[in-house]
Amino acid sequence: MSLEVRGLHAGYGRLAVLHGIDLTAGEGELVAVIGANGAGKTTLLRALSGLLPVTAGTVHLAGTDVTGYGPEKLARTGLAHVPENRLVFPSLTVVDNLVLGGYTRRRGPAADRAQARDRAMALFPRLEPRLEQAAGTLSGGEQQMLAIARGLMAQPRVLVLDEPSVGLAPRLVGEIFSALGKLRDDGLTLVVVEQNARAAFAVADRVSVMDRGRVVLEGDPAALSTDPRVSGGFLGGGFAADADAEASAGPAAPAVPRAGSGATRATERP
Ligand SMILES: Nc1ncnc2c1ncn2[C@@H]1O[C@H](COP(=O)(O)OP(=O)(O)OP(=O)(O)O)[C@@H](O)[C@H]1O
Repeated sequence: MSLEVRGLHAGYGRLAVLHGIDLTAGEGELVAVIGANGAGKTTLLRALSGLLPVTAGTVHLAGTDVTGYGPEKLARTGLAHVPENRLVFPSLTVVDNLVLGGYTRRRGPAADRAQARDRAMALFPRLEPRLEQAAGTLSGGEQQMLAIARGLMAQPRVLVLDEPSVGLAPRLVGEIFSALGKLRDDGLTLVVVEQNARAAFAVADRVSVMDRGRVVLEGDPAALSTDPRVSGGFLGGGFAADADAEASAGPAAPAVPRAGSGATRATERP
């Protein structure tokens, strides 16, 4: 399912944060959204998933205008949101967290829910022996896997994720991103907000760079990763920060870039 955002404005009360965002994620594409702190990345995802009102502009899912839909209606239409800081229910077991993730599909066939759970377990096998464990006792990486697995229980066709790598060791970051790459290869459309530019660039089909509520650059990750405006400016030296983290914690597991994503072009927005 494709996602098309045109001229999107959103904010908090009288505070305007997004000033006309354009973003396209084709079906089965993984688009990374990067940018410095406060650029508006979380605000964008919250507006896309109906948690914040869109004050101007449009959002289309597979060609249908879904602007103004609330979170539940968007979830039923096929969009799931994995929020910042995971937000699993700590006192509930892993399996109960998963059941809650599937609540928008509770009227669907039980076989579909079982299949969604099996798929999530295949993607994150380390959750399977922990199904009866309280989610709050999982490691940070396992909680992130659970947050993604819970999102998948809604059987989405578009998944938007807010900083899935935050606070994780590089090896786990690689594991999470290679899982996202597999979901993309299975046809899911993904929009991933990420501070860890290195991890995002390794797996993304396209990258959008945000600055102060606008998309200021977009293009192919290969072209953008060597662009001095990305490494030095909008990200506040994001690549260098990743390199430091890696030096202290060992090399990241390799992420899986999409086969044949070869173009190298970046476009600057006015
Ligand atoms: N609930 C809120 N009420 C008022 N202002 C907010 C609220 N949440 C965020 N903002 C403001 O909106 C702007 C964009 O914040 P946002 O969290 O979207 O940025 P971000 O790019 O996700 O940053 P980070 O990388 O630090 O998470 C910031 O100036 C922030 O202070």
